[in-house]
Amino acid sequence: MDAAFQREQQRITEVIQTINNELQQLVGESSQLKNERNNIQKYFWDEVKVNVESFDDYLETMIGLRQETQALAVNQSMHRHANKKSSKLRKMKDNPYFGRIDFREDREKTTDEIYIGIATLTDEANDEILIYDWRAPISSIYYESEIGPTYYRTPSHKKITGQLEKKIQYMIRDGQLQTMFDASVTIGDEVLQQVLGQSTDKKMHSIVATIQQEQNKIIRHTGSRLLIVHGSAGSGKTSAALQRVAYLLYKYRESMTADQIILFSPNTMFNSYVSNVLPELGEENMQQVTFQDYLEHRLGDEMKLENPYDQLEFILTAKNQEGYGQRLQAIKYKASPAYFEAMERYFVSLSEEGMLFHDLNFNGEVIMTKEQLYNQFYSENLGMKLHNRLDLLKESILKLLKETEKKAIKSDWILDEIELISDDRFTKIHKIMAKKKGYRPSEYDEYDLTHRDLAIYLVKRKMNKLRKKVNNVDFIDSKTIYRHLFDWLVQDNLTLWSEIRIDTFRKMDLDELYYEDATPFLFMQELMKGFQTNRQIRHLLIDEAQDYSAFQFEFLKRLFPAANMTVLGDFNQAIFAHAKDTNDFMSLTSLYGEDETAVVNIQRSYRSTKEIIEFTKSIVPNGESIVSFNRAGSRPVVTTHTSKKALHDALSKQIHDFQNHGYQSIAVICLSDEECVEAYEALSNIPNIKRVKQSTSEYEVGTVVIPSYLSKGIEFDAVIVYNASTEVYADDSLRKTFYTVCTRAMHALQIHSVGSVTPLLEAVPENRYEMN
Ligand SMILES: Nc1ncnc2c1ncn2[C@@H]1O[C@H](COP(=O)(O)OP(=O)(O)OP(=O)(O)O)[C@@H](O)[C@H]1O
Repeated sequence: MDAAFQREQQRITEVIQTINNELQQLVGESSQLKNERNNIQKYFWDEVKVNVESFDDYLETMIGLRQETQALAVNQSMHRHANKKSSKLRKMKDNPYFGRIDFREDREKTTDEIYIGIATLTDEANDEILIYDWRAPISSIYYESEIGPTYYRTPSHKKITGQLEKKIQYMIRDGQLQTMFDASVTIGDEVLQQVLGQSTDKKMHSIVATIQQEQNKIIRHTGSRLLIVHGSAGSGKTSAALQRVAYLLYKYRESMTADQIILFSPNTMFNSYVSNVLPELGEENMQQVTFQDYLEHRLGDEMKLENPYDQLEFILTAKNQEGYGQRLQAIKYKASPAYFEAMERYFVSLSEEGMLFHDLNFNGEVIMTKEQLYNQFYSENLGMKLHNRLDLLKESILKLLKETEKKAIKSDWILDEIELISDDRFTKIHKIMAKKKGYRPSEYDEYDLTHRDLAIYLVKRKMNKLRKKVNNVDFIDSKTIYRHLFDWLVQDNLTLWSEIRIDTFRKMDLDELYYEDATPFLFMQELMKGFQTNRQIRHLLIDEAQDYSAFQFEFLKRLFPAANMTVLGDFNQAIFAHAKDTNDFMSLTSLYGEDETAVVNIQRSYRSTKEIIEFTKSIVPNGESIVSFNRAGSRPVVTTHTSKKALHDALSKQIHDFQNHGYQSIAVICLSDEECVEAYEALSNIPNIKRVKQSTSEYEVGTVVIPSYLSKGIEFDAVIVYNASTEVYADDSLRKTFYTVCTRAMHALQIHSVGSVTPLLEAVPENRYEMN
């Protein structure tokens, strides 16, 4: 062991000692805070004398109350802070840091040794920073700079220049230094080799120790409202997005919390797959949702919404069904900017005519007909914006409801209802009304429920539903207005328009909506009523963004007007029918304008071995620009079989071999769920094999059978493509799907086919795979 190594080990031991001391101190502080809290709670009512006889007494009571609740809030906040700190320290105890830079500031004589870990650690006694947080401004040098002159910027943007003299990377396990490398040029090729070469355990991990320069740009970007990241499969887009969340939480720690950040992810299983990364860094997870969750939340009560994966399953399996071509056209058109613009024009036309309403019914009688609503809407306030006009109409309806209520209170039918009221109900109403009038429970008996009170109560209750409907502007007939859009839109260039129209109506007749209609429908509703907004959210991250339509982006922008957006995607993995023909995010620039948009392209791919990347990159037309990380493995193997039986026998053996090899996550990837059913049944003899379905919410390590579209975003030690035959992967429409499934493999890729292999392989040079 050389002297430098020994010196480093000595330092690690000392740092761990400091961490242990701090942890001990925090345990003490925590228990003191707990005692304090218990005391506050115990003596709360002793400290606060409730007396409201005079105004002064009332004021004193309120002040006392406020002081005690404030003391409780301060205590809780200190407790939370102490807990967060000890959780970080516990994470650092065995592996306190991973890197060091030796930086000499210009005009300084001494060089500072800056050690970098997941959080800052200070030696209070000597006023020395023992570890810098990886997100601290000076730590950017570790990720960005090569040996020589360099700089970093302070939070106030001051440029600090100096010399980077050394960059070192450490691997520490259980407090013992395993190895240290000179990382002068790139961070840890050796460490990366080790990390990437490992068999995957359950979930995705943080990559802070080995963030690459181009990824660092994404993580620390703050210059524009919209950041677009286009990167090849396995280039670390999701990883960078999650470290970016951690970075934002650090940089804006005074003003931003994890619940002000939302990650839009492709499915619920993906949420579980990435859920460990932020906690590993000692941060709370951001909110995670799917776009479908949001649509369900907004429209689920009104209609049954098709799931995006059901749409995909149809596209993948129903090629021979009648109406297939027309559905495909509809999906593409309904997600296009052309449809978006058409809808905006249609919306403008509604100012003149075309708004439709529901009759307003109360107690079985129409109190205002749809025609009356129409006439009123198109005769008043014509110069105003449509949703302001709707607001005014709403106000006038609410007035009408009040008058209707007044009349109803005196009507004969309410007298009849009062006559029929049961004793139980009467008692209940008596209590409610007494409470409303300010009586205490002990005084309920004193309250005399009059006939009039009863009538008011019953009428108001009856009116509630209608009032709610009016307040939500649900008196407009959105469904018919959406249908009329199809009549209004005479599509010259869509050959199957009339069939598309009929099919959409047929679905809507069942109170259902195709996935491709859900966002446009909601968008139109929002245009009319005014957009619901959420100003709490400060940052939005959209992963697998190639699958989002122009509508969805526009929608998210309007829904979260105070948020910045990070959009990450790869058009080579655009597997949804509407997104297949698009190759870039250019149309997104118009969202916030060019000045507010930054674009980063990343081409280096880390997930797979060099051999797998060389193979997969030739599947897609522009793939040659993808750069593989230099990690060696075996070439992918393509095997053809003469029958399904032979395929299944071979797969059983293959899975067995992979398991013996020590691979922990093995995926048999089928094109569709329909194919999964077949594969799962045939492979059911394999112990613990699982079928991943749309409803699967937990990512579990092991051997799985999974449809292509659910494998997106995740990775496996070994991938077996179930049946890449000419029949299944028949043509170019599945090129991106084929690329996506093959790029899920980290260490081994086996492609099988029954009969001749897919023509998509013709693009791959023969020396990039083995053929059996
Ligand atoms: N700098 C890095 N250090 C260590 N591992 C990395 C690094 N960058 C990426 N990886 C690893 O590479 C794999 C792929 O990363 P990730 O899933 O983030 O890529 P992606 O671009 O989102 O992929 P895809 O588009 O195919 O879903 C992960 O296992 C991740 O941990």
